[in-house]
Amino acid sequence: MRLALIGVGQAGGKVADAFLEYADRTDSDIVVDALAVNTAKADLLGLRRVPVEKRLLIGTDRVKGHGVGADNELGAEIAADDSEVVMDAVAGMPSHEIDAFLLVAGLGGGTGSGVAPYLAKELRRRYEEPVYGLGLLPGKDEGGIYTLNAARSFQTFVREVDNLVVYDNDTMAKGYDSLSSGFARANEDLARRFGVLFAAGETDGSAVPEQVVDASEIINTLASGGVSTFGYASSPLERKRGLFGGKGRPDTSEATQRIMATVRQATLGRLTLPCEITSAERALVVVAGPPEMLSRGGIEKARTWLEDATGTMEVRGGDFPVPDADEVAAAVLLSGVSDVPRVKELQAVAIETQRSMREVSETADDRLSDLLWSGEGDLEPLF
Ligand SMILES: Nc1nc2c(ncn2[C@@H]2O[C@H](COP(=O)(O)OP(=O)(O)OP(=O)(O)O)[C@@H](O)[C@H]2O)c(=O)[nH]1
Repeated sequence: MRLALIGVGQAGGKVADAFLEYADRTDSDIVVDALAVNTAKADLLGLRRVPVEKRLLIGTDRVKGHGVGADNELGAEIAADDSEVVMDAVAGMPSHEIDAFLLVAGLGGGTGSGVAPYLAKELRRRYEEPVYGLGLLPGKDEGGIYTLNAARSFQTFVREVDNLVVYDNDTMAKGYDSLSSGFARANEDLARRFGVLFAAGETDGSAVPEQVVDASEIINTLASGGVSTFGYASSPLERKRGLFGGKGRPDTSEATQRIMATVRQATLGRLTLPCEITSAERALVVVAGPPEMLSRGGIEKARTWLEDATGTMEVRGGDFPVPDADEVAAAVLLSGVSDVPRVKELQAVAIETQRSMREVSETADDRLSDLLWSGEGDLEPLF
């Protein structure tokens, strides 16, 4: 699956950087072209991988390159005014090589959250290829305004894309020295997950997959629409390839067990957006690793297990041989999920925040009137 990647806002740009870094490191060609879009010049300057000429600063006449300060209504207005800048850059991409667009944005701020849904709408209007979103939910401790932004952006973004894959920053591993190193690890993790899934259909022929996952399998899985979540787990191989028990190939039952354990772990413990998995409409499982560890029976068994666990019959699956890999990895995409407590909670906090912001603003107006009222009569204004 070959992508046109568009990172919007600071988080979106950093995730795009992480995808490009992953693609370079693994010599994969999943990213055909990448853009970074922002209202803040400093954020664009801070990127490392997105080429300089692909970094687009928008809204300069409104915010002069300083960002929108978590005001996502302003972000959406700027997108409506300046979307042509982005669409011109997209028109310069090699569209015949692209299977889909992927728009990445943090939903808690102002730029990504306001601009990405608008760009999705424009891309869908102009192109036949599917337009997917990758939306990053703010952590619960980020505060009311970020939650309100995320809830409002989420409902618009879902409507404007063909499918919205969600990553909840609360699922991020804890215990890092700083938030930025936590984010850096989260972004690498995201790039690895998408890398395994999207690279699966792009093998160069040196190791032929037994059960191919091509772009159409991914597109058909995501065609459920709505919201998706993404599981990933890996199991390191202790012994070097070719030395499995001195037999050259591992026991197939060992390979099957390993595949099953990894797929279960990916599905039950490591989703980007925790949810009730029985609410998924469709699923896709890809198992990556050295060819001798990809037992056909194991992958079939994992697929059947996923059918039972999710209760859906639309489960696609396949393998992704990586001859030099020192681990077996499983990527599990659950598409069209509808029972997601985190989204309900986000909406409840957002409604409460909206109510209290309105109250505070009304009270503040009254207090200012009290302050300006002299008590003795009206003073003449200067002009
Ligand atoms: N996963 C991940 N999330 C991030 C990262 N940086 C920021 N975020 C999240 O993204 C949200 C939005 O932050 P930004 O991307 O900085 O905001 P922006 O879209 O640039 O908008 P403004 O700064 O308001 O102009 C935050 O609430 C964080 O939860 C990152 O590198 N990785």
